[in-house]
Amino acid sequence: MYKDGKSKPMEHEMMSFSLNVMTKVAIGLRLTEVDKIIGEVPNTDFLSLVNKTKEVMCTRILNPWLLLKPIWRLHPLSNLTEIVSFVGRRVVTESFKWVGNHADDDTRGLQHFLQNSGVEFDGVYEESLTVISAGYETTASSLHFLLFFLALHPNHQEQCRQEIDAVFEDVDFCSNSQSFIHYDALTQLKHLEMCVSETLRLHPNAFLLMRKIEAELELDEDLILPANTNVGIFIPGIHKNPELYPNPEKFIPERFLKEETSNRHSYAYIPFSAGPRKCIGYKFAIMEMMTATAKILRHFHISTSSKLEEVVLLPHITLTPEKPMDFVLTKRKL
Ligand code: HEM
Repeated sequence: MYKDGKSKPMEHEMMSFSLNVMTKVAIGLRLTEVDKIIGEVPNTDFLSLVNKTKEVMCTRILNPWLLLKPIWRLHPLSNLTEIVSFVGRRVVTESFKWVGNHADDDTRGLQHFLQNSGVEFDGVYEESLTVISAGYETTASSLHFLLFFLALHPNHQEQCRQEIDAVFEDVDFCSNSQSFIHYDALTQLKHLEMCVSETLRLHPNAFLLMRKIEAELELDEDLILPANTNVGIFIPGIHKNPELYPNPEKFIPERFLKEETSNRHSYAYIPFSAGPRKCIGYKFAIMEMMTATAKILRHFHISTSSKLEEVVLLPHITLTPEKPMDFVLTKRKL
């Protein structure tokens, strides 16, 4: 994966790590097992297929005439929709059998619970793909940026590392000092959790929430939105409001100390949305990011030659860097 002290992008590793977590959670299978199932489809692996699906969605959103089926059929990417549906159905069908043959707690995904609750195949298929698509790239991109901010701010990286070392060296938290990390241990990583929050403030990758308002909404004396208006809520506009966050472009994790958050409106921070449609996976995503970062910082120092001001973000459904950032990982002596 890496050469000690050599500069390297880590986007691919973050993507495959996060997709592996999501396939395991949703259908009980690791990415390598999913790839084995779809092995018969030429030149296809699940990660590329999922990424291609995003390309299809972006192409159609940015060129709305492609939403018309007769025109879309002429587009070179159009056959991908059928491939995705074929592969997705095949993977879920096979995972039913696979999990049936390996039915211990460790191999159970969401699909297993839906199946046992009597949900039909189509329902299981849809829910599994929803969870994979909602949870995979959002978390991968957030983790990518968390590592980037920690690489840009060695002081915060070191503060996180001190907490992480304390946890890894405590037998109550880690059964084996190098790898397994207990759930309770994550609650000790206070600075790391604040770094996660600050990353999601600066880089809320699911950046636009769409709603249709049911009733008239008065924003100002002369600004009234009629009922049924479609509204886009641009999250960076809130997260970078200097009245809420002084020096909004600066990475300051201490903004998330309890005494600071209790003075802010609860909707001043909404990387996972809010209300009844708030992300169902938000706690899971935070735990996943903290676990991965704890393991990386335990074994490596990370730095970067990329500059924040040079990172160009494209609004490709989620905020996506035009080019991945470079990282240098240097092995620690433990
Ligand atoms: C850092 C990572 C994540 C971010 C930033 C994020 C963000 C969001 C946001 C903003 C929404 C609300 C969309 C809206 O209100 O219109 C949402 C919904 C959702 N998220 Fe997440 N999410 C993340 C990770 C996850 C994970 C790990 C899972 C699954 C375990 C997940 C599953 C979902 C689902 C199922 C929905 C609901 C979709 C729907 O209502 O149709 N998310 N997420």
